Amino acid sequence: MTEVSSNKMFGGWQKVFSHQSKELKCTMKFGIYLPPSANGGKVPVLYYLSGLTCTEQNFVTKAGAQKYASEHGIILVAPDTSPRGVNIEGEDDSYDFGSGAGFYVNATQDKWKNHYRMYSYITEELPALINEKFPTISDRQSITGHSMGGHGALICTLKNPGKYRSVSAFSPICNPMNCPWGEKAFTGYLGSDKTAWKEYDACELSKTYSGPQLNILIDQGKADNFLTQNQLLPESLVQVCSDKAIPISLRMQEDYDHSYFFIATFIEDHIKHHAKYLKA
Ligand SMILES: N[C@@H](CCC(=O)N[C@@H](CSC=O)C(=O)NCC(=O)O)C(=O)O
Repeated sequence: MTEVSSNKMFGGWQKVFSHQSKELKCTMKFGIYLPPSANGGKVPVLYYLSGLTCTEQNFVTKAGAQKYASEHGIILVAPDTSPRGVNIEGEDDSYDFGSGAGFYVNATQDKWKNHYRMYSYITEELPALINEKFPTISDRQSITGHSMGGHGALICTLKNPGKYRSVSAFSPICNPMNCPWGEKAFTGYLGSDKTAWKEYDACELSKTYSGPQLNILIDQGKADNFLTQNQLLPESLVQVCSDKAIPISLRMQEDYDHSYFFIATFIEDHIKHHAKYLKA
């Protein structure tokens, strides 16, 4: 693991590291914010998964989360969104597939399956590295994310009951099987058999979830162009959660769009939400 940058912020340190990933077979970067309390002992961790086109930098530089992580004594980890520089033909052709668009799945299709294993990277390899190298309380981790990363946060939680103490999301892709972004990504990474898609769809996973009680927090801007293009479908997840008695709070925010201005506005609420469970 190599330190790429280090900046003091709100009494703690915002750092970026690179490391060699076994799952993705390439060099990956992640951002990590270490609050002042991490100097004197072990603290909980909140993972943040970014959306399409992002690297670890978007959250680090635009969300304004560090102030609240400093106050609540939580480590923030922001990974990249796909393998990088793996030289697969076509990987840089579009913004919503390939580089910057790993969709947090383990690909099964020949062209992609050797490198595109973001699900295992996020749920296994990266937490193992973070817990080995930083002062974490390893059984106190939570997860959040935005858009494609909101989908990632939801599926990582629903597929691993008890692994994350809490989950939240900003404008998540809630039902990727039934939206254009998800259909394109799942066809490319998982093939055309839709049975395999269900393993990575938050609505489908909620139908069979039987782990510890979740209290899902979602913020969604009403002026989000991707909401009106039916890419996000939060109402489908609310319907399933209501059928299955899974507590979910979908807060529809007047005039807010899909941007990091929206995320920066509500990140304090999300960190407070996670702090409640991480510190219980
Ligand atoms: N380039 C695309 C849209 C790209 C975009 O809006 N990406 C979002 C996430 S969308 C879902 O995963 C994002 O977070 N962008 C980075 C940022 O800093 O805003 C287009 O033009 O339509």
